Amino acid sequence: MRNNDSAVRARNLRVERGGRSIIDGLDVEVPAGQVVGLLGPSGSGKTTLLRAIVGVQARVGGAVTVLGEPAGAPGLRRRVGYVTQAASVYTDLTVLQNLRYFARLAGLPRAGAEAAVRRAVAAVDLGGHEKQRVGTLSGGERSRVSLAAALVGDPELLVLDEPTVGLDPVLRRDLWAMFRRLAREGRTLLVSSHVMDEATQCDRLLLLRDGSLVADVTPDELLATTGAPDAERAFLALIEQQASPTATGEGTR
Ligand SMILES: Nc1ncnc2c1ncn2[C@@H]1O[C@H](COP(=O)(O)OP(=O)(O)OP(=O)(O)O)[C@@H](O)[C@H]1O
Repeated sequence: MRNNDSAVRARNLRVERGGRSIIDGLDVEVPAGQVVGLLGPSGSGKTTLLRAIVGVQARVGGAVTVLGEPAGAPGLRRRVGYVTQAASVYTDLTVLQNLRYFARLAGLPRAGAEAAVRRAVAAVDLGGHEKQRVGTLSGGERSRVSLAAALVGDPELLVLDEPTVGLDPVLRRDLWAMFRRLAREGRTLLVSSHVMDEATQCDRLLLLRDGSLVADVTPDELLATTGAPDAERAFLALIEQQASPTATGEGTR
């Protein structure tokens, strides 16, 4: 697909929530065909930014363009998959029933829907659980059903809000492998996390703090510019540098 294009471009993005300015003049770019990590501490505005990108956030100023259309445009409904932090699937339905329902919502014809559902089940490794009611699944399994529901329509852009929270290390590793595979197949993934060690799995990183972009770098650039041994300490170093640019000097810890 269009690897030189931006899947998402936000210009002078401003968001107010509860009468408070959460994001104030943010410029952000998500290159197409990459896995982009949106990292930042709790409350830094990650979910707010993702909501603005998928077009469900009220009181958004500035311009947000997604796959060439204004964020939230009806034409984007099938092209963008969004997985919220809380699993958004029906607990009284089975895995298959949920996914068939989301396949219908995505507008898949009945003939193609069943194959898409099977593919999504396999992608999130839920084989064997197809006929289980979602309410009886473990938390990690349930969040994977949410992910499968977003995958079933084969979206070009996947926006995932902390998809690995509460998952064990093996599942986290497997999910990141899947994200990488989806990007290799030409999709764009924007994945938020506050687990800094997941930064190394991304092609690019957007580091957010207090609604502002602290850095837009590759994982290698992040380590090289800070001289820090890992992403977590690199992020802290960047914040220190911003707080007192002359005190820490360049490329220090
Ligand atoms: N409805 C609301 N009214 C007022 N403030 C809100 C509202 N929703 C979010 N906020 C505030 O906006 C800020 C950013 O929240 P957001 O959920 O975007 O952060 P986050 O980086 O996703 O955090 P986390 O990692 O904890 O999910 C926080 O300070 C939060 O308290």
